[in-house]
Amino acid sequence: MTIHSTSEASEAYIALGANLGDREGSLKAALKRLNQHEQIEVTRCSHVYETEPVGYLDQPQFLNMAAALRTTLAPEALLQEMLSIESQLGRVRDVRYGPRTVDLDLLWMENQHFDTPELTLPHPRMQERAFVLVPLSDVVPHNEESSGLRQFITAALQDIDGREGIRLWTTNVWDGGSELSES
Ligand SMILES: Nc1ncnc2c1ncn2[C@@H]1O[C@H](COP(=O)(O)OP(=O)(O)OP(=O)(O)O)[C@@H](O)[C@H]1O
Ligand SMILES: Nc1nc2c(c(=O)[nH]1)N=C(CO)CN2
Repeated sequence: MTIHSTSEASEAYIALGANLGDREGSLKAALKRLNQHEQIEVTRCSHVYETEPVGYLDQPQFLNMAAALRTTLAPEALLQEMLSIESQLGRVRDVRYGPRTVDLDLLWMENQHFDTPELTLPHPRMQERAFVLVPLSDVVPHNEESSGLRQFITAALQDIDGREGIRLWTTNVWDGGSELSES
């Protein structure tokens, strides 16, 4: 039996990326839809960065960002909601690592470890991706509860040696959900 909800809210971190169409509009729309779910609250957002494509190089530059959520959804149910929002916003899956209107990855969730094809947690490729680590570093606090994740990010950023191919695009894409348009 799959558990869809928990009585206590957990912290989760997600990565967002877009490199087709109105990239900033797609990121905003995804955040707005997540926040509209009654069991999800978007609590903090990173800056938005423009990044060189990694993996599959012959594609447009991405906008990437990260967000912190509080949710009473179980991890599988949160991922299902994220995949559903990707489809609603026009994501088509064809080329692996290829272009997409919006990509939502579940990076880390409080006290949760999974290792199935449908869900691996923490995300198995996050430590090798500056386009994930740099924005994630904006939203993970420097307090004791998050210290494991903070140390993980610091060590991973040292290993991959930096921020090459990553430029600040904008600092305020999210205003808490009140006035966001999906233009
Ligand atoms: N932590 C996770 N976050 C998002 N998807 C995951 C995760 N773990 C496993 N998956 C599975 O990965 C599948 C493919 O995801 P997706 O198409 O976004 O991959 P990708 O963005 O091309 O590559 P990558 O997974 O390296 O970012 C999803 O259908 C999902 O079930
Ligand atoms: N810069 C950048 N490159 C990528 C990205 C992404 O979000 N940003 N996503 C990919 C598939 O997960 C593959 N390559």
